[in-house]
Amino acid sequence: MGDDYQFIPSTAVKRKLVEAGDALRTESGKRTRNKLVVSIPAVAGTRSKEENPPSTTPIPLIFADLPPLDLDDDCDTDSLFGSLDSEPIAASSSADAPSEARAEPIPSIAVIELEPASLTAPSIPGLTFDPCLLLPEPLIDEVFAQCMSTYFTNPLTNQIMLFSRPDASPLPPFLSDLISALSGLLRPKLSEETHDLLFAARGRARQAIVNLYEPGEGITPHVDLLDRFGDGIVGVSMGSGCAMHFARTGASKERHALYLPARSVIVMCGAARYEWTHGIEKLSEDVVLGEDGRTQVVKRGTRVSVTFRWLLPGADVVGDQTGDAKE
Ligand SMILES: O=C(O)CCC(=O)C(=O)O
Ligand SMILES: [Fe+2]
Repeated sequence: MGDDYQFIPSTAVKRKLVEAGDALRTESGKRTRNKLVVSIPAVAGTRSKEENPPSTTPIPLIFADLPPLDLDDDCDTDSLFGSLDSEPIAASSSADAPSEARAEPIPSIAVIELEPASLTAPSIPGLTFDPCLLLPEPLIDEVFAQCMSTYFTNPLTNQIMLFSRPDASPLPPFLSDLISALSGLLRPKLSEETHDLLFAARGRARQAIVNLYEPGEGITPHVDLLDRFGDGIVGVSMGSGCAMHFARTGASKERHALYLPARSVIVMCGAARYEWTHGIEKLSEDVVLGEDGRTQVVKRGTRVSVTFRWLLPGADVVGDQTGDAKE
């Protein structure tokens, strides 16, 4: 891993990750997160210490006109799974039912050991999530397509960081449009103070981190770097859903798992940002607890996430223009 996160893995989480890795190695292998930094003028980016050599190819930014937004508040949680290849499995309330009763064998021990992911927000102060709050499909299709064709043509690259300053260097238009849509979508859901924390630039530099996950890939539980990023983090899932696991830092063993469907939005502020780790297990499917109390195995597809965070004052210049890694 590079130096972009503060990792606080608990023993339990580590154990499960090892098991998950073992269970899945033959299926999809393991891949480390490879980072590539795109420096927008005026804010230099630096590549983290990684195994793969720095890319010498400039990344072209493709700017596109977006279709008009269709901010539709309809919520049908069934449709979260409608287009996914999912298999119902034994209801959690009948855990002692014989395993032969299952339609198909559970593909991974690691899946069984993890708590099923809820469709609704766990009780974590500062975490905002609503499964009904989905970004418009045309916008997400466009942002997903732009990310894939602009940043992820090299199979070794699965993470991109972009930086912007309000007066000097904007994000690519498709990401600025995503921020505008997020601001509109979240306005009725957040207090004015929290909305301000997320969207009022006030001269701050912003980072957009774009992560690509193929089924079987994940991200180690972590708290986003305390000395680089401020409070107020907003993330968008595109292409596929996945379960995100949260664990309270410190002595508490409290854990929650939340299923993030494609087009959903998650906000982490305050305790959710500072006192809980978040991570994604390296699995090709997730066990999700439906509203009827039944669990379902939901296969993952290619997922791209975009996470927006503010750089702390002084953390907005993170390297020199040559792209050399900062030790
Ligand atoms: O992919 C995600 O949704 C999470 C990404 C993340 O936690 C990060 O980049 O810090
Ligand atoms: Fe993170």
